[in-house]
Amino acid sequence: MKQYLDLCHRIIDEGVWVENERTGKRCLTVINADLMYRVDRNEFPLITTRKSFWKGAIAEMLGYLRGYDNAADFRKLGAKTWDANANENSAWLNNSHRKGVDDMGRVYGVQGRAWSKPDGGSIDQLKKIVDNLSKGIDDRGEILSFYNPGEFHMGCLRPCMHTHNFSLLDDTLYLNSFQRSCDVPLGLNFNQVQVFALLALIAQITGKKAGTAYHKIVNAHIYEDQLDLMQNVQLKREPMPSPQLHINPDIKSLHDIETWVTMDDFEVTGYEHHEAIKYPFSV
Ligand SMILES: Nc1nc(=O)c2c([nH]1)NC[C@@H]1CN(c3ccc(C(=O)N[C@@H](CCC(=O)O)C(=O)O)cc3)CN21
Ligand SMILES: O=c1ccn([C@H]2C[C@H](O)[C@@H](COP(=O)(O)O)O2)c(=O)[nH]1
Repeated sequence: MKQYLDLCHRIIDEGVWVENERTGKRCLTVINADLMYRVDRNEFPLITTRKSFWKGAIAEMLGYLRGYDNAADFRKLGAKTWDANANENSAWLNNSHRKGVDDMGRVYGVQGRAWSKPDGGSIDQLKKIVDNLSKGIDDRGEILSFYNPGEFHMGCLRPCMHTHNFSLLDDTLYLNSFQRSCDVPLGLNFNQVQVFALLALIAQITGKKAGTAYHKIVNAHIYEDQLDLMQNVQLKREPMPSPQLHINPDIKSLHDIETWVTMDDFEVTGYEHHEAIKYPFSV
């Protein structure tokens, strides 16, 4: 929690105002933040200075792991986060690649599970990683990348958290996750949970111990219409101890994740928090 609060204070103290063309809003911005999460100690990085809807964050991650490309599938899992980007952004609504209501296009999980090869067919990056790690192999290229500039025009948004790089040292699994752009009041609350849960889940299905997850953010910002709530409400509150995440131990394979896992298979204990804050969301 301290590293999250330090980042919020740093943006307010040192941030530079940047005009954002896509949303038409100004963002108070800093460059580079390095966060880390002790998955081995189960210090679940849930924000305590407001109520965090962590289920939506894990549901979104599950949707990525399944390769979903449709906001309706995300909703069925419990994440409403793609509704606006799939259905309310005028550039995407007018894009000829959009297949209809709720289509997100070739974003995130589509790239992770079905990256198109120029010579035909597709690559399942996640399956290769899980297969290797399960056999104790780390080829120093256990990389799940959603960042495919050749297909940006076929999706509603470029991925923000775009690359997850796994590493094995003996039987301990590590994760480095890279994020190019972060809406700190809204997105980070989700992204911290996702990095933590991704390492915990992949360690579990590959039979490894979870180690540390490292989360690198490049452009960290607060939108102009969020600043007052952050500065005068959320940052005035005292943080509370971190809760713990529990994952159903029956989840043992990628096939399990693809077929029957739901949000009922995740539980958080010891979550004390201040009341919710409704931050404005920019499409
Ligand atoms: N401007 C912007 N910020 C983001 O964080 C963001 C995007 N766009 N577009 C793509 C995804 C969607 N994400 C989202 C979208 C909505 C919430 C949100 O509304 N969260 C609320 C409540 C969520 C709930 O009830 O489940 C919150 O208070 O955290 C969070 C992340 C993260 N990403
Ligand atoms: O996982 C996510 C997804 C998105 N965001 C935020 C970061 C930005 O505020 C917007 C994306 O806008 P770009 O113009 O494409 O950078 O969404 C996030 O924080 N986390």
